Amino acid sequence: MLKDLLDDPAPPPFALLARAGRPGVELLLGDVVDVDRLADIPLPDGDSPATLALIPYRQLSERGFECHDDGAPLRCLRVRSRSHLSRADVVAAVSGDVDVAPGGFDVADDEYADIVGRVIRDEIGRGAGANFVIRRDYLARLTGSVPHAALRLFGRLLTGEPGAYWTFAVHAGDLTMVGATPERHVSVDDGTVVMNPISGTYRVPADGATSDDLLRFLADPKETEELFMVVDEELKMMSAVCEDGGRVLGPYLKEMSHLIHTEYLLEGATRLDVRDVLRETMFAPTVTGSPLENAARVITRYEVGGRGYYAGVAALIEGAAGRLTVDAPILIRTAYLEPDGTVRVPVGATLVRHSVAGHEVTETHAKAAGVLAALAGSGRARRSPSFAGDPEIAAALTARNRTLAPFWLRPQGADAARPTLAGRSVLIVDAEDRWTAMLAHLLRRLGMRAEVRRWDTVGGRPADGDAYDLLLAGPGPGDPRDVADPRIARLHDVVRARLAARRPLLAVCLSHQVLAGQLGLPVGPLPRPYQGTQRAVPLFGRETRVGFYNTYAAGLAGAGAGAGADMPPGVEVAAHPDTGEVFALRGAGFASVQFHLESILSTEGIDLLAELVTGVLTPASSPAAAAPRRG
Ligand SMILES: C=C(O[C@@H]1C=C(C(=O)O)C=C[C@H]1O)C(=O)O
Ligand SMILES: NC(=O)CC[C@H](N)C(=O)O
Repeated sequence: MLKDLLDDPAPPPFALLARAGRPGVELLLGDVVDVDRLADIPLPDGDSPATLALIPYRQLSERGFECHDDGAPLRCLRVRSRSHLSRADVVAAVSGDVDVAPGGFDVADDEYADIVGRVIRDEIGRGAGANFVIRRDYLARLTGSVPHAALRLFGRLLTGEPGAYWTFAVHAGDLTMVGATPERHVSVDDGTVVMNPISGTYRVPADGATSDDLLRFLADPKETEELFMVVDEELKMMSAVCEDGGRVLGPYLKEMSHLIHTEYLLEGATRLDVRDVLRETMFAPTVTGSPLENAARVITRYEVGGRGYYAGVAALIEGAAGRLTVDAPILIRTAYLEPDGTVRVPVGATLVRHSVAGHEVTETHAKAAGVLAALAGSGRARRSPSFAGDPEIAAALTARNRTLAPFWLRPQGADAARPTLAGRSVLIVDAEDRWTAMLAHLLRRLGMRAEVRRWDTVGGRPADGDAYDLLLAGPGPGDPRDVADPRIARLHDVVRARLAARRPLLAVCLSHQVLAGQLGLPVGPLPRPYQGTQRAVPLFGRETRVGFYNTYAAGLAGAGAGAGADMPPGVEVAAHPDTGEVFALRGAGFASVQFHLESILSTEGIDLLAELVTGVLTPASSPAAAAPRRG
């Protein structure tokens, strides 16, 4: 069968897939159809047992998010025939020369380093978000048959990258790709959804990794925080698609030939159609950033041209209507073999506030290395031992969970419900950051009825939100002082109206900053951003660890000496004892927090949320007119 493809000068559409945890290689043959939207992806039926959909990055526009439109089609292979081959047979059958002239990156190293600096200063430093993945493409030139080269490269990757989630070659019309991706985007099987955030990258030295080296990597706060950030961002997606929000399992190592990554698995139950799950999860923060909607804008600003299929997914849909399954890896570590012989290998690095430009440049080289080794025919056999069974490594991985929220680590039972909150309603205003999906999930667990609405569908009139017991004004990107931005201006209106109406209000992060400003506190940028950091803070009489994702903060006038003197009467403040940085506010009928109780980084998040909401919803017996207290 493979021989037929190799003998045919113009082979028909095919896909070869080697999937983790399954023996052998699947060879799929079928017809190519392009569709406009995920909802149009043809489902398996009597004529076709499976569909392999190649979802380009530009599909993000289906969610209303920004991207360069490069016209890459949502291409489907409707499978007509499916056979199983052994890995050894495939490797033997496809071995042979591939004629590739090496090339280089389209964006030079120093240009990429400059982008890293700009993203840290102008984006993370201005509250645009916590992490952003900016890509560059390695370009080379292929001579000879494109589909035959794809088959040969597939064989090389099969031996060179044994740790991959999917090793694959797809030839579908004018689209040919071959890769070995470490990362599952999402799978759905029998209603169980699994996502697999991978972040944190250890570069395996030429003479192999050592456990000491790896332990040092595992202890690096930058690498650790990077992974927590993407777990939080994917929990936002899980909370949107799963009734039980999702449970965090891990962390584990993902060992590739040139790199070792750290990862978690997120698991939950859904009733959604597999195509809806794909839509709600477009696309992983590990290849875009967070918050996602703004990350899409940042990517459009810093990248030249479209991403093609980079950061998109391949989705294999199988089964019968009502019981469909999908297995969908992220399209990274993949070479695109264009009909004119151009070979394109897009790679990116996750840029965070403490990224070092030179390291991120090196990381993009390392991420391309697996595919480039296959192109060069030097697919190196793995030199490092596997570290999966090393007890010290296992202990270092487990230690990462020590201060994470048990709520997300354990199966979520019904035991979180609070009788005092049962049936109370909350309107959550989303300011372009889906923390709101996690907040809604937590509040529902507490027994409330939660509805999430986008900021532009909620007016700023006193009556808006009147029907709800509680209004929760949500987090979002941007500078809270920037009222020229309609989104920020609307948040100001919503918060002002709710305060004026003396109706229960909880304000989170960006909205907390807005509220603090309205109460007369100075708001401005912090000396350094706390985007994706767990900190222990004083909070109304206790100390607790919570997750911060902010660049701006409210401060107390005259902080350090006589801090709090300027607070309006009746407002309680939790602030840093030395700097005056305000962490939370509480008054009659309102409360606000700078941090994210819904984050995996907030150890006692759900309990604190329950307390704050209960306080806000409980009418004060006497109007609090006491002198301002410090938390
Ligand atoms: C962005 C890529 O990889 C992603 C980014 C990682 C990181 O920055 O540590 C790790 C794995 C992938 O989720 C890529 O390969 O292009
Ligand atoms: N998560 C948030 O709401 C962040 C608020 C604001 N954009 C900041 O960076 O400070």
